Amino acid sequence: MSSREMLPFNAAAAVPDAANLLTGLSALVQCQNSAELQQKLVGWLAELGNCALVQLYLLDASHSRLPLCCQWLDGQLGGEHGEDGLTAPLLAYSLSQNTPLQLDELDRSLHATPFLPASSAAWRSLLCQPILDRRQQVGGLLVLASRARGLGRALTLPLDMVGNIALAQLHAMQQAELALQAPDLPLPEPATASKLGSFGLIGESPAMQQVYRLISKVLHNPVTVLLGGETGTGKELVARAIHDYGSRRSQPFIAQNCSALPEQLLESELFGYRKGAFTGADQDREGLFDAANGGTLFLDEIGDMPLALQAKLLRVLQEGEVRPLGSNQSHRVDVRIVAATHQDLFSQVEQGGFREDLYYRLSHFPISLPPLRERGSDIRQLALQFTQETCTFLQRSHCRWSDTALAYLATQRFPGNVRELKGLIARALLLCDGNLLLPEHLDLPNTPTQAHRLTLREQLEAVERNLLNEALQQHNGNQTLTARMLGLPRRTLLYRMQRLGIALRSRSQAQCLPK
Ligand SMILES: Nc1ncnc2c1ncn2[C@@H]1O[C@H](COP(=O)(O)OP(=O)(O)OP(=O)(O)O)[C@@H](O)[C@H]1O
Repeated sequence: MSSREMLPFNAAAAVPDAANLLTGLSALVQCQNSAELQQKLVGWLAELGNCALVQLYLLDASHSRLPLCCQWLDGQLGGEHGEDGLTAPLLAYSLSQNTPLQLDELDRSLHATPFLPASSAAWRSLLCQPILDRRQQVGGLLVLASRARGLGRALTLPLDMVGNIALAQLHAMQQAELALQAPDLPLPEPATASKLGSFGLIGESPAMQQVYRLISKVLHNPVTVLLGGETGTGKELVARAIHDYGSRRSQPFIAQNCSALPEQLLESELFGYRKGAFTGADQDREGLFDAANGGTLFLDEIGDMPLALQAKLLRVLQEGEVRPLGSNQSHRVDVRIVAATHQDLFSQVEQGGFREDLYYRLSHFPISLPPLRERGSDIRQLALQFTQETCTFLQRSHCRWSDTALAYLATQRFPGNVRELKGLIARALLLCDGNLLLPEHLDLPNTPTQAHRLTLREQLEAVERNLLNEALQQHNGNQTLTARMLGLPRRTLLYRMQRLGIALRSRSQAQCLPK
């Protein structure tokens, strides 16, 4: 028996050669419109994969639905009904985790699922491939299914790459089609370097890439998220991004600072009250949990929440129920909690200031935001973007940065992080009469004046500090790996770090980031 006959699946037919791949891809890029491209893609993949079913799902603009856009089933095109793929747990999982799924030995009794069309012969193998857009965010899914076993084992096609290329082409076509439909509207600006970040956040340092990776894991599920990081590192911005880019986007986002109100006020604010619950409660009032129902409640400075309220919050997290003040009845709410703190919550637990059970309940998915001093070249990118924004806000002509001022900025430690940098730039622009920002416009201690520019050595040290910080970030603080990457003996790396004042990441900080 030949090796081909031994396979339950026709592997030979599923292995494309380079010429086949190129022919298929070039047919895609030559399509006249986005509908044609989608149809060509599913048909071509069905042929390459020798499989009966190929489906293309694309996230809608609000990221809250994953409609089926095109389907190839037994040689027929379809899929125009746009079923929402997010209602199928398997597809929702693959999308939210950005994880390809390969099921090569499905049960013989699988004739239909929420996404697999009814079939008299059972579906025996399945491939589900998330596809990324040009910002490397998940934009959709390709689903391939066969009535033979072993589709995934046999298909050597780089499905992810084909999907990504097709999606990039599709987005470009859709933009052009939109412009044709509304010729008076200007096309959206192409992303400039300073806007490239992800989820509306600025920064491309390895530390921020890790943050984006973690954000993408929680967009489409309601898991509770705990944001950590020093003041001004963007915790609230990340909370908003998780909401705005996730499936709750069309529902309310409500933010409450837990240190801003005295205990009783905070309690009635969060949980609401019934008429007569206390003096002055002359009518029923719903709380923020109700106001955020279906959406997201951002609890900032969670470490300052009084202990009695912590117990009530734990109940909401565990039971999904809220009981307003003065009421003896609870009602259900569906709220995703994103909490934030700049404090070390674990040591607060140890000191008895924070409930241990709540701590573990909240920290299922921690995201730690890096301080600006660990974000290397992000400082420059943030500075340029903030300058542009502030000039627009102040309605003044655009201002450039002198190299010295920009280099000097990179040497600062910014205890107030991004917020401090933003304020500093606003001040500098007010002080700058011309259109060139100089070091003297930066209101910083020891700002070099025209007479005292940064020496070459100081500038080189700033560059080296950024490089080392970025390399350490890439290796999660592991000095051996960092030294190896930089081609340095580890001792030299330690010496350079000491000289440049680079602190080692504490173990607890490193552990805060899930892998
Ligand atoms: N990555 C980023 N890109 C663009 N702007 C940012 C970024 N990070 C922070 N900012 C800006 O910095 C300022 C502070 O951010 P934010 O309020 O989210 O920080 P925070 O960590 O919640 O602060 P705090 O701990 O004091 O509550 C805001 O103006 C925010 O827009």
